This record gives sequence, C-alpha cells and structure tokens, in this order.
Amino acid sequence: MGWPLIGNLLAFIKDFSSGQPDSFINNLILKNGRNGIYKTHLFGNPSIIICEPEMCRQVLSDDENFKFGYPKSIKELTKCRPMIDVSNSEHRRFRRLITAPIVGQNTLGVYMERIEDIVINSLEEMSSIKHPIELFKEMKKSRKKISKILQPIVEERKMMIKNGEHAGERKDLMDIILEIKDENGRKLEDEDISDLLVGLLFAGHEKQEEILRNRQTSQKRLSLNEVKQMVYLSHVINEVLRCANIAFSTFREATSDININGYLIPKGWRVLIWMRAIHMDSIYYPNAEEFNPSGWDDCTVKAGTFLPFGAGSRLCPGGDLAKLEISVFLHYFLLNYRDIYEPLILTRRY
Ligand code: HEM
Repeated sequence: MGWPLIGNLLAFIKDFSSGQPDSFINNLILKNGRNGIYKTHLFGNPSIIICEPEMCRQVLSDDENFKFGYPKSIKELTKCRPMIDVSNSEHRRFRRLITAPIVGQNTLGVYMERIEDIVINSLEEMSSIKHPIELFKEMKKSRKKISKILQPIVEERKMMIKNGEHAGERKDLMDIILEIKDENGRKLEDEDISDLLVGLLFAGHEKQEEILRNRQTSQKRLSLNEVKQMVYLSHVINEVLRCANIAFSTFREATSDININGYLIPKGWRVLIWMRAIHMDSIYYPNAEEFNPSGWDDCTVKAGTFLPFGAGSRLCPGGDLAKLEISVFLHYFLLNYRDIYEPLILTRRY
C-alpha cells in the first residue's frame, strides 16, 4: 500500500470519526424523531442527513440544485474522480459511452454463458479442495474473473479513443473506463459477497430444481428467461440488498439554496442520503430488522423506499449485471452443493 493511499485512508478514518456509522444515524433518528432530515457536521462540512424516501428521491433526481458531493478523502480512496468531477453534461456523455454495454436485459444475455462457465468452474475448484476453505476469499477470486468479462469492452473503447472516434472527449476517458472496471471489481468483493451468504442460509434449493424440471431435456445452459423465473432468489437478493448493502449511503452537495419539503438546504452544504435508514425503517418494512425474503412476495415498492442502486441520473448502471451474477452463482451453489460448515468444506450434492 503506497503512502498516498495510507494518507487517504487515515483522512477517511478521521472523517468518519466525526461520526456517521449506522449507530450514529440511528441515535440521531431516535433522538430527533422521524422527520427524516437532520443537521450535523460531517467531513468538516455543514451537512444534512436525509432518510425520508420522498426527500431522498428528490435530491437524487435534482441535478440542477445538487451535484455529486463526495468528500475529498472518499474521492481519493475510490479513485473514481473522472465520473465525479465532471459537469452534468459531460457526465451524461461519459455515462452513455460507459454504460451501454452493461445496461438492459438483452444486452446482459451476451455475458450469460461466460458468467455461467466461471461460476461452474469456480465452484468445482472450491469443492475439490479437501481442506477447509474461507469461502468468501475463494469467491473473491471468481468475482475477479467475472469482472474480466468486461475486459473486451474496455479494449474496444480504448481503440475507439485511439482511432479518434471520440475526438473531443476528455483525454482521461480511458482512465474513466479503467477505473470503472476497478470499481466494478471492488464493489462486489468482501462485504457484498459475505452479506449475500447470510441470505444463502435461508434459501432452499428446491426452487432451483423446479427451474430444471420445467426445462427441455436438450437444454443444457441456464437462460436469461430462467433467471427471470427465479422469483424466490430475486427476493433473497432484494432482501440482502435491503439489509446489508455495501452502498448504504451517498453524498450530494447543494449547488444553490434549495428548499426541500419546507427545509432550506444552503448552497455548499453536503447532503448525506442515508438509504440504509430507509431500508431498515419499520414504517416501510414491517419487522425491518428481520431477514425475510418472503416480505417481497406480492410487494409493491413505494417510490424511494428501495434504493440499493441509488436513483436519478447516477442510478447504478451495473445493478442488473450484479443481480445476474449473484443469481447464476446462487443457482449453481444451491443446486449442486451442500452444507456450510464453520470452517467451510464445500461438498458436491450428487
Ligand atoms: C451489488 C452491487 C452494486 C451495488 C450495491 C451498487 C451500488 C451503486 C450505487 C448506490 C450507485 C449510485 C451512487 C450515487 O448516486 O452516488 C452506483 C453507481 C455506479 N455503479 Fe454500482 N453498484 C453495484 C454494482 C455495480 C457493477 C457490477 C458495476 C459495473 C459493471 C457498477 C457500476 C457503477 C457505476 C459506473 C456507477 C456510477 C454511475 C454514475 O455516476 O453515473 N456498479 N452503484
């Protein structure tokens, strides 16, 4: 780890020690009641914390009065400045270029087979290890392989830039693409994967067997349509994203004095949109502390109450891809393997 990174890490920890983990926010909510907006001081800036769905939605959708407002230490750590430090119109342009290859169900079909191969091979490899393994660590490796699926796109975009097909774009467009790839690798590691496994403990593999029973015998591979039929699995994934999403909050900065639901947010103030507080609020989710995938049965999500991928012009473009990867992994894991021990030995079911 180089010195600049350590420096940023320290700055980040110092910023965080001005306090905003979940417990801090929860105390704030308990102390102040539930009007959904709290004034505080974060990262050396006067700040507002918002945890009311409609207000969150409004702030995330209002590009005129708010801009991406991450504190400096976070920007340095995440190294995704090019997507952050650009005007709204530049952001729209870059976003179109970067997201086209990963947005939309039909587009995602292209990656199906390769994700499936990586998942199957990784699980086989893991189950062939005869000593206990740390599943999370092993899974990180397969996640890295999956993120490499996007490599050809990165190469293609590099060529487009080299050939001047994007003359006039910022010089660091290539960096943007490479950094997105980095971010992509980083985001689904560690916490995401371990959180996901908590969900696994509750999910049965019968539903996945049902998918196979309804399949033509000639069909060998998992299809996108089958993934769409994995209703229970999608509820497990939603529930993991609700309870334990790594993206629990995001920042904006007010670019002018702006009134939100009767509250004046002064220009220059940071707005911390605390999605986790909404996800864990029993007003919107009865027994919010419980992990309960069945809560998603016949559930119509009220606007702004489920924001694992954000909202508005910066809505996560990788959301569907992430869910697809998780679904394919869970499908094979539940179908073919059994028993989670502590420590773990992964064993083939049949
Ligand atoms: C479970 C997995 C993921 C979660 C929870 C997640 C969450 C989020 C959230 C909340 C944002 C919005 C941040 C904001 O508005 O401030 C975001 C943005 C973004 N995500 Fe994800 N993400 C995930 C996976 C991915 C993947 C797999 C990719 C790429 C393949 C990706 C690429 C991006 C990009 C490029 C942005 C910036 C979009 C923009 O600023 O226009 N994400 N993500």
